[in-house]
Amino acid sequence: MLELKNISFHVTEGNSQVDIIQDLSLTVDNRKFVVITGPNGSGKSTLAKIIAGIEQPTSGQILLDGQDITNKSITERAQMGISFAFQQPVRFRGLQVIDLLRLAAGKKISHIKACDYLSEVGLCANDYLNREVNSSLSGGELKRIEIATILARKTNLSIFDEPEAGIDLWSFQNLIRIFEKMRAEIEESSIIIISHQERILQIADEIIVLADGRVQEHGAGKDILPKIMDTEVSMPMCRKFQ
Ligand SMILES: Nc1ncnc2c1ncn2[C@@H]1O[C@H](COP(=O)(O)OP(=O)(O)OP(=O)(O)O)[C@@H](O)[C@H]1O
Repeated sequence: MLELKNISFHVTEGNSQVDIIQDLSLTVDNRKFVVITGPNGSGKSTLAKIIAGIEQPTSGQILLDGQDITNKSITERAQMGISFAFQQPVRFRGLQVIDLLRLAAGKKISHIKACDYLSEVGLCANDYLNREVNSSLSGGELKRIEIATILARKTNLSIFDEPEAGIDLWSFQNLIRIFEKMRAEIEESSIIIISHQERILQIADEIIVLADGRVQEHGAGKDILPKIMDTEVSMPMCRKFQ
């Protein structure tokens, strides 16, 4: 279970303080597929980075399964089973896709197993296993490879920041299938996805709506989704792939 207690995140611009996350508290139970949505600039990515340890909150406390992880580094959190997929995935020059999958799995997985992960995300494994994770990969390919690494890791808490960003329609439909499968196979872990996409919001157990760095709504997906569709929160992107 993930607990955020009174989390605030401020930055200083010139002489003034900008409040990005404001006294935010929430709980994500195990076995939950939670989607965080909200208008652009509402603080979603910042919150995801705070959970993953990429940003340090100005104040507040983060607990994972009762353990205070507020001051744990990204690496320590990763070792505790938190994984994070960036909105803009990172490239690793000199590393091949197979190396990245083995690093993620934490063991020497076979070619066949690595192929399975790539096939899951709709990539033809033979074409990609030995490709370098560099700028020759398109944004969409990189995104799918990053999702494959999260499948390989089997983490306790997986966080995806706008997984739909920059991928084409075919990949998007594939992505929905992956998330539906993850949802169906969820065991003691939890999944947090930042998304504006109606198809992703539809499979959420819970939806959290952020506005101005605060939780505006948090409840069962079936209760929140009807409230936010066709409002400012659901955003134009929501129907982009329909
Ligand atoms: N380090 C920083 N310094 C200054 N401003 C920041 C910093 N990090 C985030 N912001 C600002 O905080 C606000 C929230 O940013 P964030 O990326 O968390 O929003 P978001 O809800 O994920 O937006 P989007 O839907 O556009 O991805 C934005 O106005 C952003 O410009």
